[in-house]
Amino acid sequence: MSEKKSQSQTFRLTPGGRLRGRFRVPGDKSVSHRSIMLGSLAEGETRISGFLEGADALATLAAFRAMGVKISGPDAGRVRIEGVGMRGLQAPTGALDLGNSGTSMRLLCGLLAGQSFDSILTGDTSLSSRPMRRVTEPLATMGALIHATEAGTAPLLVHGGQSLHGIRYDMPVASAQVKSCLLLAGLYAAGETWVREPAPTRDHTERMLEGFGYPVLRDGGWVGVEGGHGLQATDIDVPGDISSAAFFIVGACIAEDSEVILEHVGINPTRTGVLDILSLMGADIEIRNRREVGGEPVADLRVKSSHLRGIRIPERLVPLAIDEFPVLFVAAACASGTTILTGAEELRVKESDRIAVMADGLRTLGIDAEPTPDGMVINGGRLQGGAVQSLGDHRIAMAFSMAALRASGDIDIGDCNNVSTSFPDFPRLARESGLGIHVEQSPE
Ligand SMILES: O=C(O)C1=C[C@@H](OP(=O)(O)O)[C@@H](O)[C@H](O)C1
Ligand SMILES: C=C(OP(=O)(O)O)C(=O)O
Repeated sequence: MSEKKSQSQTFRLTPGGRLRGRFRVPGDKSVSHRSIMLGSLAEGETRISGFLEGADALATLAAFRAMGVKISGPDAGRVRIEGVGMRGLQAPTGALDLGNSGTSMRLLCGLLAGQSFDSILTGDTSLSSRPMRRVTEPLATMGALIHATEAGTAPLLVHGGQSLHGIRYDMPVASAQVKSCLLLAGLYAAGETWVREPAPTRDHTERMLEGFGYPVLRDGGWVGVEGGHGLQATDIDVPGDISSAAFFIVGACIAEDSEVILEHVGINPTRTGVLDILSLMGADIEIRNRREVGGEPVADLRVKSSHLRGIRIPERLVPLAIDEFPVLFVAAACASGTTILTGAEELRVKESDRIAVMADGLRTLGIDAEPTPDGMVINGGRLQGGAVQSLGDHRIAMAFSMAALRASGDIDIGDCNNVSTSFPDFPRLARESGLGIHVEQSPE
């Protein structure tokens, strides 16, 4: 998707500043994807508010439109879906282009394995290099027929018309995408499909299935579904994305004289590792006005400047903060002492190799950052200016933007177009809250 754009964006940041303000970050990306998927398969009309109008969630929305689902919006975060029922999707006329979005591809792969028609899933260069065997292999044991490249990557050809049967699968990787993929395939499988994760991961699929009236089975560490039940349309209020809030949370921690209040942020306990890690580092974060909205816990977060200390990050928190490590590395660079991350090899197979790309950029900015196979060792220090690359990875672009708050010189960040996948409004919100950020367009 980003590759079709003829302009390449560079973020140019002036150093220093403080963060101030009270605002709401855009809707949760994981919840937005799932609201389109389950709303499309439900009986009746689903109304969504707070939907993330970012390219990733829009790719999921476009895929369901291409399969015959009538979806209106998004209009200021409002989407209406006329659900077609579990068997109502139609064969798309072309390939489903999922752009930069791993969540779309892995979840759809499971859902489409149970359909009566064939489909082809494609993506951009980054998505086409991400590992898909983690979903195609367990799906094959359920009876699915899926062709990938020899390297186990997209494009994926999903052959419909197979009869799926339930499995019990002990997942080798802690991945909500794998878990969700198998549960979605399980909706179409004979019998029960059970999965067990090596460590808890985000549980939005399970919560939302229950919100749509689909029974979810639990037994110790196992979670499962029985095929053949139906989904009833419901209204969904998507909370603010804690993964987007994380940039402002870290920004307010590291910048002097800062205070932000982030309203209506999703604080599902399977997503709040970033708050736990920052609190261990000494951050001043107050969780206010806790409430529950449509099956997901939500709160307002007040964050003030603080003196962060380096820590050894507990491995159990890694899956609960998996998308927040780029900005947590920036927090570690600004902390006193050493921060050690282990058990996070998954960071190497995200939109970029987030260990390598962040270590390179932090070193350019004068920080002693040592990448390891499954993490990083960062000695806090003084950030200087410099030109860093995001390699088309949205979270890296936004993480280095926040580093400018503590840098001694300008920071230029290349290849920032994909910030629009998860947080299209980031430059404006960042500028309004105090960051010296300018977006420069140049021909690719
Ligand atoms: O299920 C989801 O919505 C997601 C799961 C995570 O991926 P993995 O399951 O690959 O860890 C996360 O990194 C991604 O941004 C969204
Ligand atoms: C890893 C991410 O997303 P996805 O896997 O959906 O591309 C992310 O948003 O950080």
